[in-house]
Amino acid sequence: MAGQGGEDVYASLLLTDTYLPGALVLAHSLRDAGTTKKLAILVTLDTVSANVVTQLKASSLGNSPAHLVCTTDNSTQAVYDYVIPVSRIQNEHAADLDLMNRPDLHSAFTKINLWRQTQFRKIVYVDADIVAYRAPDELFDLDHAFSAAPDIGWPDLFNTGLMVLTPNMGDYYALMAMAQRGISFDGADQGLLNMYFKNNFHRLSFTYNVTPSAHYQYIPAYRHFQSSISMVHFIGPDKPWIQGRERTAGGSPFDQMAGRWWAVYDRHYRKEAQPEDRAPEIVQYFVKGEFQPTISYVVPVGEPSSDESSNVHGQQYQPTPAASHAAHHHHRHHHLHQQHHHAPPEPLHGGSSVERPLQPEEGTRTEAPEDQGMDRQQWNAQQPLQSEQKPQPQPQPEMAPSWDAQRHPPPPDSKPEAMNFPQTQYEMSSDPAPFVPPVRYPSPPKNMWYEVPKEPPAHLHERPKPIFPWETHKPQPTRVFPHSERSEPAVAEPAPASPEKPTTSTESHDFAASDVPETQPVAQTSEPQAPPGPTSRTALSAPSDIWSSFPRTNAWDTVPEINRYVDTLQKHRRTRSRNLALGGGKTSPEGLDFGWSRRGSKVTDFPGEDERPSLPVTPAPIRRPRRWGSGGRGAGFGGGAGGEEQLPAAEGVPAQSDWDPAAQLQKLAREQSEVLLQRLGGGMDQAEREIPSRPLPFGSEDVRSPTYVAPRVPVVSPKPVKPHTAASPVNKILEAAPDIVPSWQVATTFTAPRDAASGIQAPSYQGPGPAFEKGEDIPTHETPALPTEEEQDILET
Ligand SMILES: O=c1ccn([C@@H]2O[C@H](COP(=O)(O)OP(=O)(O)O[C@H]3O[C@H](CO)[C@@H](O)[C@H](O)[C@H]3O)[C@@H](O)[C@H]2O)c(=O)[nH]1
Ligand SMILES: [Mn+2]
Repeated sequence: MAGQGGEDVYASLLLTDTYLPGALVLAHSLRDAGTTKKLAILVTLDTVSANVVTQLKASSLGNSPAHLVCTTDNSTQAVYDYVIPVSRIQNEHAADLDLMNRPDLHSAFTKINLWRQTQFRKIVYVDADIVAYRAPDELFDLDHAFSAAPDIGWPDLFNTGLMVLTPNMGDYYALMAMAQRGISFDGADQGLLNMYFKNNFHRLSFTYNVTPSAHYQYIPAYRHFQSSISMVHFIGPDKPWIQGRERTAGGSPFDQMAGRWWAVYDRHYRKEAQPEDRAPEIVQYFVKGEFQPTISYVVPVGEPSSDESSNVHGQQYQPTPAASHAAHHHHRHHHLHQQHHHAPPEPLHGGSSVERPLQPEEGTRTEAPEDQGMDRQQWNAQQPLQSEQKPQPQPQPEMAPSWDAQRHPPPPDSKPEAMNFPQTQYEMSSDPAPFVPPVRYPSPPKNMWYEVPKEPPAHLHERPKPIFPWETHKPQPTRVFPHSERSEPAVAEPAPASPEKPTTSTESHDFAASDVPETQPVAQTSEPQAPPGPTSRTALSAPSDIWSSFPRTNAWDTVPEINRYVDTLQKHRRTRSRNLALGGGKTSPEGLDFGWSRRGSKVTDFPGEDERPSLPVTPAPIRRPRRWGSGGRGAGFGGGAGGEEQLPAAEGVPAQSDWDPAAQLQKLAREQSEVLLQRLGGGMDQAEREIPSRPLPFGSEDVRSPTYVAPRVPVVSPKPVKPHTAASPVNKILEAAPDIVPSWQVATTFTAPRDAASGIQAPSYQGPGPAFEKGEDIPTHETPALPTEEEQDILET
């Protein structure tokens, strides 16, 4: 079956004239790439005109640059070595072609004819819309009976644009049987051949059949494998010769590959590149934008054309009906060869009268077959392919002096566009004098700044006009902030006691004030609801009364039973922990645990100073037992704004003004030293018990509550157990700049470990601090952490 002794050929297929440029470019690309194999092309003679066939056989010498023509005998060489007429195999059940929008592929089954070309040993079939970057002659060495490359639309399938096959009649008949039944999932050869071979094919690399598309996604892969591409296949209806040269303008992979096609085309068929009469117009005729007839096709109507076949270079090309329709298909709606669509044939790039010399005469033999009640085959049979066909040229119109680029190709004698570009030539300076810079360059402008407007623009002050209903019917706010000039009747929010957030009050005030509209119709009706409290009504008048309006107790704080219980509990706890601290020199974790697990029921309940494992980072609220009646439970938030008398509700909380950090530190220092001295059992002499006064670490002096007014008290620092020399560099820095140490470090100073060697219990560096205030769990088993670098610096002073 397989022609064992036969030749190897590349074979292509031409079903219509319109693929002529593709078929020619393919052949040239293979030859230019230096293939050693012969080239064959299957042609359906009923649908391919003789002139086109002639082109396939034409000498490639005439239209190839001499150095590229691979001739062995120095004579002419045909573009295709073998032009093999085959019968067209149509799919009669080709509804699926419409799914692909390719009704023109109704005769793609004709490819089956390849398997009956048993005169060849092996065929590398190549679609006419493929251009070879290199000649893949190695494909002929494959042992497999059938090989093909994956299809980009469904890579499990193979694409039938490139196939390596061994001709044999067995496959041929089997395929024909399927074709006659229309067995093909796409209505064309690819569906049929994939159904026939299923998985019994040798899968070739994609590089043998790269199918670019305008929407190509995988550009990195293209870049990576670009250099290994053997052949590029322009699948789909947009062939390079149908899209035109401008399609290569972009830089996309598709454009680049189309550019390769055009390079081969230009090398062999571009008019400007060829000697006179050597660029066959018939090829240009099927290439968009290339057809520029140089002669008039003035043939009297009805008069038979003379000797067409000899005129192979196409001056008198008359397309076959099929070709004309093919052209029409490509230009219009892909309805080539459709039995029910036979508009008068039109040149490929119709629309211009210049391009219409070949329009057949109306009412003659080129009439659509259905008009005469014929089917296509009958009609084709009646149409002699070459003889009696009349060129139907029309007189070529005079070229208008001004060229309408939208309708006509450029005038034949026009020059390339860039000929008219202005030319500027620059020359190197020949002046030998060295460059001398000017004595001075102009000063930069001095008025280059932005003048910040003194007044912010007026519109920033104005409230925007209300738009939404909830803006005009806004309920009266129930809370305003104390310093509001508008003194809206509302319940005040307590000023923040924490010195860490001194600006909160002002910020909120601004926001709240601006948020209260001037006139508030709804507000009249809805009286602000003050929360229950002993003096809440007094808040309505003056900001000074604000504090008294806010309830500062918990509901259960007034239940005497609870208070009593908590008091006894805490008394017990205090004595216990004091005993532990002083007696054992060790803080029992159990003891702490005991005390802490029974924190009072008040939110503001803090452990006593004895109970605290160490000082919190922020100054602990001062215990002022008995002064407020229910002391002993420590303090919560210090009220700031209103003075002592205005805070009756916040029991146990001292006014901020009472909190003088300096004084407290001094007191603390004293207490600490006393404790120390006690612990040391009078190990130091009396002189050392005098705590010398020295300045506070910088930064700590001025830090106090925003409302603090008390006079400054000189601070006595704790007696260091291990005195340092005053020459410490850190000390010097501190003296020089006494206000850079943040306040919290004051506490750190006093909680620093003394001397590890002395075996004294070192207070922790990290008191519960904010965790206390938030009511979070505080670790009770404390391991004194090592001082940080910063702390170390201060400790060393
Ligand atoms: O009017 C036509 C149409 C097709 N052909 C020939 O038939 C081949 C297949 O048609 P083509 O337009 O190249 O099809 P593709 O766009 O490549 O579409 C895919 O689908 C086709 C039908 O299944 C397969 O034949 C192709 O290999 C496959 O790539 C062409 O290369 C030509 O050789 C013509 O000569 N004239
Ligand atoms: Mn193709």
